[in-house]
Amino acid sequence: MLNVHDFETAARATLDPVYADFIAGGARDEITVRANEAAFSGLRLLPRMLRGSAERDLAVTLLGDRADLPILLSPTAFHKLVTPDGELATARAAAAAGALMIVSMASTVAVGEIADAARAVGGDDVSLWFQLYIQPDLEITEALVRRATDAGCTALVVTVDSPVLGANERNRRNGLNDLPAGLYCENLRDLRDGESGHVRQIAMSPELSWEHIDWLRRTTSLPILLKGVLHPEDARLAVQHGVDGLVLSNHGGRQLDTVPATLELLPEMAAAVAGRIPIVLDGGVRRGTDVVKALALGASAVGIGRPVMWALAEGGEKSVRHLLELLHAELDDTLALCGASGLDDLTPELVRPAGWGHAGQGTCNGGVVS
Ligand SMILES: Cc1cc2nc3c(=O)[nH]c(=O)nc-3n(C[C@H](O)[C@H](O)[C@H](O)COP(=O)(O)O)c2cc1C
Ligand SMILES: O=C(O)C(=O)c1ccccc1
Repeated sequence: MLNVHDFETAARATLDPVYADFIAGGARDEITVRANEAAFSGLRLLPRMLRGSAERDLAVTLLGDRADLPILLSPTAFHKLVTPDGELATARAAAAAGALMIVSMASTVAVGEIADAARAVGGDDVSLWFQLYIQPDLEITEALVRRATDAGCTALVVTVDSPVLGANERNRRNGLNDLPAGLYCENLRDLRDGESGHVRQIAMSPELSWEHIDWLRRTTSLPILLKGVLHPEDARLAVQHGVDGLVLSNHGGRQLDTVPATLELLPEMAAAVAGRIPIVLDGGVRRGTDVVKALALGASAVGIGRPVMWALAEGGEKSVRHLLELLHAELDDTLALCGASGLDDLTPELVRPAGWGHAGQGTCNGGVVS
């Protein structure tokens, strides 16, 4: 295993094709799934020479939580689908690598147990964030927030791009409409009397509004990030509503198909928030060079979704740890090659659009995308 692609290939060889499709798939024609990765390929790095340092600092502090690398584990549901220990394996690997994990509300292990496993490896400094789908029944939402808070989670990541569940036609074709026997969304177990944590307890709510965000802001003192805001006007509204951070995400192309790649939106989103709150970008991050491009264009960190699922499927905890170590090393190597000593050295002038400088295109304008 040398890179993320190797984990994908290995996972495909071991996984039930129905679950491999669930992970890889996206909405409808999967135009946005492909766009996310293509956007990274469409940019070139233009490195600086003779100004690096012997050691590079990759640590990042986000909303008070420190991580050893600016690569977060984006929230992904159902880890027991691909490895017996499920999210316990993921959390242990993330803690060992000093990476920040965002626990999915739809985890197949309860968030409290995930937090215990992470702390057993990484001690009390380990930070976990909790991803939340606000439920129309606010008492249920409050109970979920309480479970995350009691587990010691230090931020809430509220996913707002899912007023309805994305239409994944691979899942429909494969007849995937339930979890296998014995797997449950453990965070939803017994929220009401006798409920088992069935996946259908999770309500996707088209009626959610900014008033729900205001309500959540009053309900919890944890920092709140919104995941899935794509319009710069919504980013401005998020700041006005007291939101503490954004996860610039199109859900890995799994919600509305044909929305832009997250990387394409980043410059406009960064301008809209103007440094007032941090932006974490996810979607299509597969290489250290991808991380550098996102940070150069204004992200404070990135998230990875599918790569973690592939590594889990390939070899569980040790493979997720290996994946994170590989990405850490790739990022360090990329910084060195760019002449950067740390993440603060990653600025927009390191990035050019592919095709820039082609004879006759007249695009040689000092690095401004034309
Ligand atoms: C299998 C799978 C499950 C996911 N589950 C969730 C989830 O429960 N909540 C959520 O907000 N996003 C979920 N996502 C979206 C990820 O958080 C993330 O936005 C996306 O995977 C990033 O793109 P990437 O897979 O290209 O890295 C899921 C994505 C995948 C692939
Ligand atoms: O969010 C997702 O992408 C996802 O796969 C999912 C599906 C149902 C419940 C929770 C997450």
